Order: sequence, then structure tokens, then C-alpha cells
Amino acid sequence: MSTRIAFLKGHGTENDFVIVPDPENAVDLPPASVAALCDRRAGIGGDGLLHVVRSAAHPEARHLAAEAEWFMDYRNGDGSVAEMCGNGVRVFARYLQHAGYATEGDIAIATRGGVKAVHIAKTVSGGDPGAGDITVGMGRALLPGDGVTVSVGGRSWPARNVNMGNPHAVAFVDDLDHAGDLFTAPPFSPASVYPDGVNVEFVADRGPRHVALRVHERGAGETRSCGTGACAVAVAAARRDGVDPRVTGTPVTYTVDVPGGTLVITERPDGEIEMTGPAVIVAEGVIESEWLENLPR
Ligand SMILES: N[C@@H](CCC[C@H](N)C(=O)O)C(=O)O
Repeated sequence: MSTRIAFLKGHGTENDFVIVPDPENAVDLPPASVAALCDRRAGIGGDGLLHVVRSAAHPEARHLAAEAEWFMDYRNGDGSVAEMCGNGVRVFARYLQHAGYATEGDIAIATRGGVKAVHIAKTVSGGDPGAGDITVGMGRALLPGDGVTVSVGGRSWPARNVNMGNPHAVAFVDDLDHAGDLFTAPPFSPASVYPDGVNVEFVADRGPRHVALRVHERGAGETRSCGTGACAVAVAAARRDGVDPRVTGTPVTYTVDVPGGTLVITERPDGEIEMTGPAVIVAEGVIESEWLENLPR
């Protein structure tokens, strides 16, 4: 018997997601189904998929159920699993608000990268509902010393290794066009630094504590934004600029322009990073379960 599977479509600074609400974890979503749903021609289309599950109903999140009712089971557009998605957490929170599971204020959301504290700001009457009004506590960045070299089209750059729960290589460039078309993942060496692959950010300066990035995401290709990437970039830029709030005791804020908008990243004296940006629900519908069930596996 076929069942009706609801979906929504949302984005955060144009990093877009298929959202599948599934509180009791009843929908089977093998990698091939996720890739088909995220396909922009034959499916719904998205950089990734947000599987919305009650923590208590998911084996990977059951132990977090007392801290966070909801688990973001995030998948990349190619069907692979990732530890964290910064834009995804904001869109996930917006979905919970949209569905009546959350209200303006604070909510905790479980992810594979731990429980994230999210604040949904009060909507200004008559204001843009997609405005940059969701703040996520993204945790601390790890900066293992081992950097890599990233190459594109005959040019190479040293890149900073930053872990935001998921891996990033941050390369500062004079011109974002030097990153090329980013149709394929930029080669890096040594390969041993990122055995599970990496998200690569190319960063150019725009002004004091203001940078712009382009990103090639692991499992998705070039995207219009990456929240964890923007955090990695802000921390790498701060260290390059000789700024470390853990030493000075003063928070530091970077504005990070992405092709799909702007994210504001603050690192506090305790090393905790906060990201603020928009999240928008754009559509909702029903997946043809017959199509989903009959996909080649
Ligand atoms: N777009 C995301 C990151 C999604 C996961 C990433 N592609 C990975 O494989 O680590 C974000 O906004 O952080």
C-alpha cells in the first residue's frame, strides 16, 4: 500500500534543502532515495535533505532526547551523511516553527555534531519573514595544525584546516574567480589530512572583518552558501588577522558574504561561535511514494 510522504522545500542564504518531516522515523531514506529527491531535474532539488525526526525515535539521537526533542538527520545531496549543516539547522528550526513544534525564542536541536542551541528572533510585524533572524550556537572550531594545499587551474594556495564538526579547508585568494567553475572538487594534498573528504572554501577580503566566500561542498558541489563553512572562514580570517577572542577576552564578529546572501559570525572569549542568518520555507507538497519506492537501488 502506498503512503503519502509530505515534504517541504526551504533555504538559508540559498543553501537549499528538501525537508522530510518524519517524527517517528518511519520513512526509509537510503542514499539513492535522498539523491533522487535532491536531483534538480528528476526530483525536487536541493543541496541536501533535512530528515526531521524525534530524537527518541532515532538510534543516533536517542541518548540526546532529554536535551533536544528533535534530531536533524542531515544528508548531503548525493545521499551521504554529514556531521553538521549550519544553514540546515536554521532551516530546520524554521520548519519546527512553521509546523507549530517551536515558537520564537530558544530551542535545542540535536545533530550528529552535538546539541545546538538555536534562537528564533521575534518576527517584526510587516517585516521580511526570511530575514536574518535565527542564531545558532555552532560550538567551538578546532584548528589542527596540519594544513593542506588546494589547487585550481594551475594555481595553488595553502589552506587552513578547520573542523566545525565537519571538515573544512579554507584558502585565501586574491579573486574569487580564481576558484574556477567548481564543477568538480578542488584537488588538495596531502590527501591523508581529510580521509573522509572535505568542504573547500575560497575566501577574498571585502573590508575590515568582512570577507566573501565561494564553497565546494563535500557531497553537494558548489553551493550558494555553507553555514559551517562561513564559521570556519571567520575563525581562519580572525587568526590570519592576529585576532583571538580567547586571548583578548573580547568577542569578534566577521561578516561573511556568500553567493546567496550574508551570514554574521561571532566568536566569543570562550571560543563558542554564533552564526546568525535567514531561513525560509518556500513550498510544501507530497512525494509520489510509488516513484520513491520504485527507484533503482
Ligand atoms: N551546507 C552545510 C554543510 C553541509 C555538510 C557538508 N556538505 C559536509 O559534507 O560536511 C552548512 O551550511 O554547513
